[in-house]
Amino acid sequence: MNVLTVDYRAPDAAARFTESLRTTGFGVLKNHPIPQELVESIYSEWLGFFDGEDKHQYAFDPAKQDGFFSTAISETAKGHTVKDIKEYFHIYPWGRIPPALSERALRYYELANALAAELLGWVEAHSPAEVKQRFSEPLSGMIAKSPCTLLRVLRYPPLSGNEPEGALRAAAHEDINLLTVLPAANEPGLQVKGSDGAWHDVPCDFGTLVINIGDMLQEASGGYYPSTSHRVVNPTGEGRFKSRISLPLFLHPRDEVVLSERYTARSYLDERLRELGVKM
Ligand SMILES: O=C(O)CCC(=O)C(=O)O
Ligand SMILES: [Fe+2]
Repeated sequence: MNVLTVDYRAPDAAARFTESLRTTGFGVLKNHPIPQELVESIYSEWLGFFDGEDKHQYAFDPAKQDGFFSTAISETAKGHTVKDIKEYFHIYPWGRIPPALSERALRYYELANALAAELLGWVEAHSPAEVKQRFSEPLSGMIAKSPCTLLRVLRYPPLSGNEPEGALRAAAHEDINLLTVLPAANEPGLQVKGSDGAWHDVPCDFGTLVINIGDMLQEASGGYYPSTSHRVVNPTGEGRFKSRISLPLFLHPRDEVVLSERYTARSYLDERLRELGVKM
C-alpha cells in the first residue's frame, strides 16, 4: 500500500497523483491551493457550534438531507450494526447553514469544488483510452454546477468510555460519490484498507489534502479506479479526550449524469442512502 503524497506544483503531479488513486484509491496533495488558515478557522468555528445547543434547531431534513445529524441518528455504515461515534452537519449552498458560519463554509465549498474539477481533469487526462471512452461526458463536467455536491462538517466527540462494544468513529465504508476532497483532520485516525486486507494509516500531515475515489467513479470507470474501504479508528491515550473535526467535500454529479449502463447518479445515490438507513 503506497498512498503517495504529491506536490501539487511538481511538473509530474498529475501523473503521480492519478497513479496513486489507481493503485490505492487515495492520493495526498501538498502545496495545494486551499488556504490552510481557512480550513483551520472552519474547524474552530464549527467546534464551537457542535459544543453548543443551537445545532438542535437544524435537525436534518430526511427529504433534502441538509442540516444537523446528531450522534443518535448518524449513519450506520453499510454492513455494520453499531452506529458510528460522530455527529455532522450537511452543507449545500441551497440548504440551511448557521448564518455566522456560512461565509467561510461557502468559500471553502467553492475553492474545493474548483480544485476537484481540476483534479478530475488530471484523472481523465491520465486514463487509458478504453477507460476514457466509458465516461458519458468529461468527469469535470459531471460535477459542474451540481446541486448534489455535499460539504460535511464532522465532529467526532471525545470518548466517554461508554461507547457500545465495537463502535468506531467511522466504521469501514466506501464513499458513494465520484471523488472526495478531505483536508487532513486536526487529529489522526483515518485508515485505508490495502489490497493485502490490512489497514494502513493515511498520511495526515496537517495542511495536506487527502483525495479519494468514491463508488460512482469506480462504477463509471468499469472498476479501473478503486473505491477503497476506509475508516476512522478510535483514539487511545490523550487523544481520547479530544474532539476530531474533519471536512470532507463529496463531489456528486448532477442527478441526470449517466454513470454506466446500470445507473444514473440519482438512481445510484437513492439506492445507497436507503442502505444507510437515512432515506425512506
Ligand atoms: O473523518 C475522516 O477523516 C473521514 C470521514 C469519512 O470517511 C466520511 O465521512 O466518509
Ligand atoms: Fe468516507
